[in-house]
Amino acid sequence: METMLTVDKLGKSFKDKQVIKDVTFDVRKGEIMAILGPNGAGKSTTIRNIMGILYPDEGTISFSGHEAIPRYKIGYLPEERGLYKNVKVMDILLYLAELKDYPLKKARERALSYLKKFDLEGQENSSVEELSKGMGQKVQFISSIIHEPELLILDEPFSGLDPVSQELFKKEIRNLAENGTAILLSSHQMNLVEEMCDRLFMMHNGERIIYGDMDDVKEKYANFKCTIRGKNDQRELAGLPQVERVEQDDDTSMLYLAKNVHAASWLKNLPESLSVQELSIDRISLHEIFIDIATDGNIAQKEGAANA
Ligand SMILES: Nc1ncnc2c1ncn2[C@@H]1O[C@H](COP(=O)(O)OP(=O)(O)OP(=O)(O)O)[C@@H](O)[C@H]1O
Repeated sequence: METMLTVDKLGKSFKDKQVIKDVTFDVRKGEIMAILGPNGAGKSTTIRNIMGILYPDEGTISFSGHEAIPRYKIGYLPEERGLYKNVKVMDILLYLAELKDYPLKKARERALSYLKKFDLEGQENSSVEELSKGMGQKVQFISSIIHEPELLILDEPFSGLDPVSQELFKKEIRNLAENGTAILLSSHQMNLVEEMCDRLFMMHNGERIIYGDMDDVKEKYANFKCTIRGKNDQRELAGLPQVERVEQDDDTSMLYLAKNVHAASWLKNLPESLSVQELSIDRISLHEIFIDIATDGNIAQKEGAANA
């Protein structure tokens, strides 16, 4: 896959505090790449450097191999929401398209089609201040893609959206990627990230913790978890081989298994005395990996945790 954006050894300090260090990743045509990390990890600082809002102290950023980044080929939905309040929806979309040198006739057609797609048909003459927060966010999303960007950077696109709007955004983001847009997405909604993204870059305290394919990352860092419904004694479950931790909620027990457990052999060796109404075995979710990292757990020690 063709590389659209390359971030290489990026470093940035504010006064004498280094907030990002040696940040290296790329975003490829047609993929959804996640940039993740706890609050204060350095995601927005990284994005602001890519957008040229901040200048890096170290490292380089290049677009299709060139260091001069063509802003008109990039779409950006910033974390801070806000459009000019007393301007009509269509005027603002056309104004932003014009800033990117995009043909106005085409921009108008795209605006109308996207307003329809996002259930905002007929709102083109409403002023932004008349819109609800979610409606405003849809307009801001449209403004980030009106000019058909080749690289789209979305900072928390789902925050504040109702489930129906969330689905609309998800569908459109997928659709854009399928049509070749390179997408860099920052979100704290791990279930959506897990569902949508092809690769991820997870950072903590300004540095890389995990970088790789979603499936590889899950295989490498996500241990198995066995969920059993049935009346069982927690201490007995905790004493089973290769069980690291047991959580119980009424009749449901979650057994967190050690790394490299062979699931089929482990299941075969369960005692016959166990009460089992239902049993499932899955890998822990990205959400659980994230919490482990954010709380300085030990799933991904920095050394050896990185690969693209
Ligand atoms: N303009 C600034 N001046 C000084 N420090 C800053 C500035 N901007 C960010 N920082 C610091 O840089 C660190 C990273 O912040 P950043 O906003 O990049 O984190 P983030 O991962 O986007 O967090 P969040 O998930 O909360 O949005 C934080 O410690 C923050 O206090």
